[in-house]
Amino acid sequence: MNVITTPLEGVLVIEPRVFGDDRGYFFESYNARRFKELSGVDPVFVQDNHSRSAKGVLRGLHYQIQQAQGKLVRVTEGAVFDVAVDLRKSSPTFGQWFGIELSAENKRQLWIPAGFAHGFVVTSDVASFLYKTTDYWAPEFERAVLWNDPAIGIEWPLDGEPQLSGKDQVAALLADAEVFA
Ligand SMILES: Cc1cn([C@H]2C[C@H](O)[C@@H](COP(=O)(O)OP(=O)(O)O[C@H]3O[C@H](C)C(=O)[C@H](O)[C@H]3O)O2)c(=O)[nH]c1=O
Repeated sequence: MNVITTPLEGVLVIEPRVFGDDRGYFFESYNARRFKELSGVDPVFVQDNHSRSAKGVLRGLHYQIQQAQGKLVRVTEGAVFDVAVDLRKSSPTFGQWFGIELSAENKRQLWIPAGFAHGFVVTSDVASFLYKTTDYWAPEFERAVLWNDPAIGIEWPLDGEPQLSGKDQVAALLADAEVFA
């Protein structure tokens, strides 16, 4: 397992060790001891989520302003472009984004601590997106920042307009969003 830092302090790329043989492959998709050893982070996950979407679906940019969730995300079918945005006002990278392709093929994962907005766009015909969270879903605390806010300037790999949920179509601009200390 490799843990790779990103320009956003705290956001980490995880590359699991994959054991292939003539039957197929095996890899540990999560190991708390190894994760802590290599990342210094010791999250307690309380929820596993799974969403499946077609090409061009964009889910995000979401976060919970209270009961903020750390997320360990991965793709088991297809591919997505996954993005974290720093919403920590005191951070030198406040408002900056980091994006990476996560796919069933590259088996990469992204660790997104509390304090970040998160979203992804599906780049394959279909994608299954699985993730663990460090706090429970709390709809009353859910917030969203607009996927194409020019103040953030995410370079989404899109063929045309994305498919958004109603709430994502009317998400807040960063300048108007509730953010973290
Ligand atoms: C997030 C969540 C949703 N739901 C229910 C609520 C709705 O009836 C349905 C779809 O919810 P939503 O449209 O908010 O799903 P996404 O747009 O995929 O939301 C997620 O998108 C981005 C990528 C994130 O990082 C968050 O985990 C999360 O906000 O599932 C639940 O029952 N539990 C949950 O934890």
